[in-house]
Amino acid sequence: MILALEKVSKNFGGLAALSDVSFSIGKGEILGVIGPNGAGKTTLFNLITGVLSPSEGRIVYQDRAIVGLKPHKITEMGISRTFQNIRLFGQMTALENVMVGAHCRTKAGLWQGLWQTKAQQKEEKAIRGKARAMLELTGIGDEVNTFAGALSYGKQRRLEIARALASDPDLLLLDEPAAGMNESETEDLRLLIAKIQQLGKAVILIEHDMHLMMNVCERFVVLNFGRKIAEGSPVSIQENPAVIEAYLGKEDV
Ligand SMILES: Nc1ncnc2c1ncn2[C@@H]1O[C@H](COP(=O)(O)OP(=O)(O)OP(=O)(O)O)[C@@H](O)[C@H]1O
Repeated sequence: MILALEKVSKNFGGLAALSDVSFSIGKGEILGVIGPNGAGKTTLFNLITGVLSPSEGRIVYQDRAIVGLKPHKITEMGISRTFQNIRLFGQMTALENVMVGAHCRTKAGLWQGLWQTKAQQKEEKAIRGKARAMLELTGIGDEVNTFAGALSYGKQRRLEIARALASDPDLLLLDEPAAGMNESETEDLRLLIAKIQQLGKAVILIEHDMHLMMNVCERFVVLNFGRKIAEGSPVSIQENPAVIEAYLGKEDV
């Protein structure tokens, strides 16, 4: 097991965004988190990555309790993510965007790097190589010098994944990576996620595209109004009455 949530709750004032949620994910597993809008999916990612602290409960990553640790520390430990709304530096090249992602694992920060020693120059070169490799892996190796803001939407989503991979995570959290993608871009994304799994990384995927989800996820956790209402294989989830009911009348799914 790589990550476990134990009875995690998160309240925002009087609103229970998550209530008593427990589940775990194994090394190299692809877990889907689904649920109608407002079910608490993004809040879950914010809790795992340390952006928010749970009101109650424990989160254990690689046998260490991580609640209370700073987000950068959690990234260093091997968890990285992409965001529902693309967060790239539009005026920086694709390569530079990925290099920012890789810097969390190095001794010299990006800005300290302006005054470089020999050792830092060597480190910088290694990061550049790593960033190029991540662009190749995500299928945008020919866009090294393109400004992120000039890339197509599908390529920007790939670049976000490349940046998240640059910190060498063992667990990758993808928040609606197929949003806004056309059919062929979504198919490419499916292949990319499979490739990431082959590298031994675990992935938690939030996505509304059910066709994609049923094709890539080995197991699902279903949330509704902040509660876990089901967990299991793609087939068991599709046949689960509580899941069907949660989605009935939801036009966006
Ligand atoms: N920082 C916050 N302050 C107050 N309420 C919040 C905050 N973040 C989320 N919420 C609320 O918590 C609930 C869960 O939100 P969350 O974004 O986690 O849902 P979601 O399942 O990711 O939804 P979507 O599919 O629309 O992205 C919603 O009612 C939302 O309005």
